[in-house]
Amino acid sequence: MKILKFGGTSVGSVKSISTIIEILKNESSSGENPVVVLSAMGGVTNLLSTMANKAAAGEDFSAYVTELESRHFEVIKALLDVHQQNPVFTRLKILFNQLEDILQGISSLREITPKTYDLVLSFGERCSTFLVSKIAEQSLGPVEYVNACDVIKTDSSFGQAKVQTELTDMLIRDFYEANKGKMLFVTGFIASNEEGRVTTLGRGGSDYTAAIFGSALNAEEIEIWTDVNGMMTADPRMVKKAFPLKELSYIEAMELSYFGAKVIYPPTMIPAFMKRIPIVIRNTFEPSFPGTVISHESRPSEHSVKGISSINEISIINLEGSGMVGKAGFSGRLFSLLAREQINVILITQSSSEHSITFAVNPLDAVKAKLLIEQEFELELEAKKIEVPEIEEGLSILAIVGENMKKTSGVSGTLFHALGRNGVNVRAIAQGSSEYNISVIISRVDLAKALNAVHDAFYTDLKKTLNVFCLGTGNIGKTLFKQLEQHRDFLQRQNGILVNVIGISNTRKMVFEEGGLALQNWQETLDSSGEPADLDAFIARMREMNLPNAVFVDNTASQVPIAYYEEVFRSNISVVTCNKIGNSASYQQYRKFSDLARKHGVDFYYETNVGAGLPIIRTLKDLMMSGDRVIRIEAILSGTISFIFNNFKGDTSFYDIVKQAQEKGFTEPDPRDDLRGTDFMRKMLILARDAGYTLEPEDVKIENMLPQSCLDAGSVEEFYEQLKVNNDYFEGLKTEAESAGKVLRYIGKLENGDVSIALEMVDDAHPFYMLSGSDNIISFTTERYKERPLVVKGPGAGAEVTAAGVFADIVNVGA
Ligand SMILES: NC(=O)c1ccc[n+]([C@@H]2O[C@H](COP(=O)([O-])OP(=O)(O)OC[C@H]3O[C@@H](n4cnc5c(N)ncnc54)[C@H](O)[C@@H]3O)[C@@H](O)[C@H]2O)c1
Ligand SMILES: N[C@@H](CCO)C(=O)O
Ligand code: NA
Repeated sequence: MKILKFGGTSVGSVKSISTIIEILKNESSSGENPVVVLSAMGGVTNLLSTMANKAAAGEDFSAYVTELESRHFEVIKALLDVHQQNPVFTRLKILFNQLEDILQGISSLREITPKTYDLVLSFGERCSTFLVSKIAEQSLGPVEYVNACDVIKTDSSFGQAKVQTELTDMLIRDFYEANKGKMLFVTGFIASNEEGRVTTLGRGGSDYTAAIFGSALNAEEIEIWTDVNGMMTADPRMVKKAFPLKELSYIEAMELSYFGAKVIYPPTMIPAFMKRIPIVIRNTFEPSFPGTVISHESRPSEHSVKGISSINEISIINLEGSGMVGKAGFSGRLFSLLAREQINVILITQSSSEHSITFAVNPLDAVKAKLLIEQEFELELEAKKIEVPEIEEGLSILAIVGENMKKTSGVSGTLFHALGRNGVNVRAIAQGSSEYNISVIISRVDLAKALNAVHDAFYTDLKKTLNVFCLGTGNIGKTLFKQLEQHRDFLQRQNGILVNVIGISNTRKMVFEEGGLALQNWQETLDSSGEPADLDAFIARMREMNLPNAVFVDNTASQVPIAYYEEVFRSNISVVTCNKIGNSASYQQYRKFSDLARKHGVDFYYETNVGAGLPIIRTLKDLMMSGDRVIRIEAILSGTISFIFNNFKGDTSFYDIVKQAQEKGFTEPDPRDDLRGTDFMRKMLILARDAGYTLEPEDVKIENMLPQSCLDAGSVEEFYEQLKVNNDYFEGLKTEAESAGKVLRYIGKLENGDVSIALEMVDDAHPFYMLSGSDNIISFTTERYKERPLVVKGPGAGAEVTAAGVFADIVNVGA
């Protein structure tokens, strides 16, 4: 036999009550009748409480009584056959009249005792249970309404009465035997004392009723029907990826609901726990969902950490001083004091030097606790054996919970790595020696970020969410958005990676969406709801959002964002950039970026700084990391100039070719950067630095391939004009090369720490002779690749290949 308990939301409306009847039909058709325990209709207990308080204050409560009546009458009208309605109306009306009389009494006395208060509250369960039993009778056969006051006996601690277990068990069993064949509908939450006065069972009272009945009748299972799909891995309001757990042990359920996750209140489940009766959390609003099974033992599961629980607001109190060292009984005095004064201590840590004790309490208790300590330890304080206790506010607790944690190494490593990588400072740590729970105290502002980061770290089958902030919506930026949008589903399905673009800015506007911007219409969103761009504000917003796995992407060609990189790293945010300016300015800055990224445990990826998406930086870093040494690098790294020389043939003028390169998206936003060699210089410099050389921009020797007037051009238009003016010069170069059976190549070299770039004419014996399109080519001669160099070759400019490189860098963050 099963116990089915339905909470307030399940008994909240006509629709939900109809669902309950369906659930019961299913249940009784598949075997024995269940015992049904019901709460008051959703909100009714609060309503009753308000009425009682109004009455005690001598205020008018009639409107509330009317509301109470109409909520129940509405259900009668909707769910009972017409000829069944009258007797139920009458019975409820009698109850409401009784209630009104009691409230009148309270009103005349201007006083409410705990005893009367319990009596008033009892009307909620009595009405709902009677009503639902009558509705069930229509389609489910014989039923019996059970006022639990007749069978659950308690002491007289009104509000939180203590059950007399033996007597209660006997009464329940007798009642059950006498009513075999009927479906029992039991009022949750209420009971009575020896004199038959109504008492209530306190917090989670209806769950308690279910557990008491389950235990007395040795039920095979207790189902707690509520409005969620079970116990979740974390607070779903803060962790979008939280999911319902299939199975939990009692201990895990206790640990998880101690903090947060209030689906059930586990202390009420102890009677079931003692009898090893499984408890199943089910969702009335999604009855086909299997829910969470809470059972005696923890079964092996793929996750050693079952859930992550949290308390949003706590304060800690620090007690320090030499007077505590080696003093037996000090902590005894401290914690007895707090217990005596009913201050609940949530967590305790003590250093092994015994020099300090830290404990966490509800913020409402903090000041009181401090005062109590100051009184109790007055002498020690005076003698300076301890310091004045310090309160720290604005903190939260995050705890990972799981019985199997103790059998698994690396759990705390994973926890602290996830926190550290995301810049979450841990203020205190506690782990019970039972190892069911590791708790950390962190700043309140970091809680959501920490919960998400830790959730990602432990539920690796969900992999990671990257929260991306993008600067630049030009050629590369917009192509990146297109690619992210196109591959979104695939990336999630195949790799479990979700890339959420949270913020976008260009020079005009910026826009944010904490849940992730829809990329199919980012342009409209930016135009219609964007605010004026402000890079200071953009960075500040990114930091304030404090999201886990945050990535700052620089797709601009501007100097301006570079100045923010350091602050970004310091905020534990990774940087992905195709902007070469940062890495190719001073050596000191280049170093600083890498050092800061390392120091703050985040990534700094800039593959597209050299050869767009071609794996050049990665290849070089792998060579260096595995102990190889670069002897020589020879490379063509300007996609634009490569394209120009590969296509500067026949009648096409030099001017036309440069225009084409720009139209195809190969050039920098300012094509002079390419043709003057600046872009190439930056790439050679970055390579040389990654190869271990301490070089400054002026150390790169550049041989110009342009006549002086082109170099001097003050604007892009003037520059193009000068290309036309100097047409003969370029034609001359071309003819000279062609007549010698050669091609023009702008080639960079790194050898013995010297970097140079020069225009060369090469014949078909040269490895760089055969190139086409915007091809880049790089040949690494190293200690290990000495006889024949390692060569990377392919398109090294263009929006698609560059955005793809940025894309790859982004998804590698945190890998
Ligand atoms: N084209 C290629 O093949 C290629 C290859 C590798 C790297 N890159 C690099 O890609 C970067 C972008 O090139 P692009 O062609 O897309 O440039 P673009 O001129 O088309 O776009 C630049 C974008 O950056 C924005 N921007 C500039 N300054 C800004 C600021 N301070 N704050 C916010 N936004 C700002 C602009 O509004 C614009 O949206 C450059 O650094 C370039 O070197 C390009
Ligand atoms: N303008 C650059 C883009 C690639 O970095 C080039 O032409 O190579
Ligand atoms: Na590259």
